[in-house]
Amino acid sequence: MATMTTPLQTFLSWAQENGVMSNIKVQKIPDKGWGFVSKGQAARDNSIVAYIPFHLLLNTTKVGKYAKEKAPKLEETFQALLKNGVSLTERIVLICFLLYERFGRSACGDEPSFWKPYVDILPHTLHTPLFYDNTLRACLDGTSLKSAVDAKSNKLRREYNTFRPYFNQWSAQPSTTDNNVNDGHDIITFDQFIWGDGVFWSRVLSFGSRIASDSNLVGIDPDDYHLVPFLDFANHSLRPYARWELTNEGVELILTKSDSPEPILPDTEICISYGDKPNSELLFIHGFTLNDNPWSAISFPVPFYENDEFEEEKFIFMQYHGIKPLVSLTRKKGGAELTHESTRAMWISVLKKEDGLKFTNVTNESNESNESNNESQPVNLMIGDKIIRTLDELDNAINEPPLSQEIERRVINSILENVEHLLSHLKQTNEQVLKMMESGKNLRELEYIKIYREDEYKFLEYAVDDFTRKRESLMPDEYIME
Ligand SMILES: C[S@@+](CC[C@H](N)C(=O)[O-])C[C@H]1O[C@@H](n2cnc3c(N)ncnc32)[C@H](O)[C@@H]1O
Repeated sequence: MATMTTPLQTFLSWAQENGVMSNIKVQKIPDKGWGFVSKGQAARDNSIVAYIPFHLLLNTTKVGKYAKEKAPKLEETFQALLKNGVSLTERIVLICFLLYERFGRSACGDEPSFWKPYVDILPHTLHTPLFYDNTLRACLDGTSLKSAVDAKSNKLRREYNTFRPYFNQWSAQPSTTDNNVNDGHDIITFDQFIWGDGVFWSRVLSFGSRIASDSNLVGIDPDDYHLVPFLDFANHSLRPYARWELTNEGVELILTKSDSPEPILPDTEICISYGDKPNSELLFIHGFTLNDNPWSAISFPVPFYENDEFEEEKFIFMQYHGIKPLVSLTRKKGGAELTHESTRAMWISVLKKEDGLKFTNVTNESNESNESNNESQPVNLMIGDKIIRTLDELDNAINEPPLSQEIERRVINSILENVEHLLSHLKQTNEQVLKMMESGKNLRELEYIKIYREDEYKFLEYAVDDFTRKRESLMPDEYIME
């Protein structure tokens, strides 16, 4: 009797024929999709359990070359986008590749490509909040993810509308400038577009910092983002047995050396760490959360004062210096702490006219010593008669007493006000959401959301306590006694 080959078997044969070596199994892991599992007993001794050669990795340079040589329709798309001034970022190139290979190729009537076994093994459905129905989305009410998901959804919708006419050229019908080709059907739907974005973010590896920090790595494409077939079966764990490493030949999966003499038993799942990611980020990008996740964080838009006359200039200044208009608090041993970038964002947000704050148009004279020598800096920030041209100058100016104490006081008050507000908003929605959750089906997504909500609640309580303490420590003693 003829046996059917599964997509996994086809993929594994393809990987092996193309130089992937491994001493590890790939199998379904409950609630995680595919994952790695140890074959036999294994020592935790820095041994290599899988190797993926460079020629199997996907990055912008590789996709660009592939499109030119083997995928004329994809190349046409890239050229048309460039001609019309649409920026081809690494992310967009890889998303276009995934969409073309999974959906566009057959719509064009083209033969399957070399990459088919890889694209076929990618998950067909994703479970991130972008794919939630209205009920599940409502379960995010009151959380900081709610606005992030709405904003991302709107951004993807705008992007999709830009790319849609180009995708609609992926057709066996002759090219036309009319958008209403293919009998009014889109070749790539919005859901498929967000699938491409979701697959990209949940599987991509960033090589940038590794290439920069390892002078032994030579002759590697300069691209940051890479899709690494086979290695991207690795799931995330807080206690990973393995890590990945770059070499001049490819990528290795290594069983991390441990002081523990205990070997890894057969059939143990071998995970890597995706980094110190809080549940909010795991849910946003990957659609899951972890019960015992020690990493907590919360982000909210920079809170400018109501009727701040300088709001626009502050925003422009921050943008110019690459400061995101977002405040991120993370859990650190001593309390809830602002990231360095967020501290600067907060300083700018609480600076007032009475501190000597002014914004001036950039003159030629001030441009000469601008840190990035970029003549387009639209505004200079001034404190008193000091022009702040660099972020180091900003640090120095703010850290000078007496301004430093006053700014610290305002930052603490503003953060406290915001975390209190976020906590009370989360409290208000909790009851209603919990009711909704009880009446909902026993979905895995609901379990993940519940874990995230509880996590965010605890972290906000912790941040409120911590910033209340910080505020009290800045108050004169008699005031606290009252
Ligand atoms: C790089 S892929 C790993 C391979 C993936 N499981 C698959 O089926 O192809 C990352 C995705 O795996 C899933 N995943 C990874 N770690 C997980 C975990 N600890 N719990 C649940 N799902 C996980 C998530 O869907 C995530 O977006």
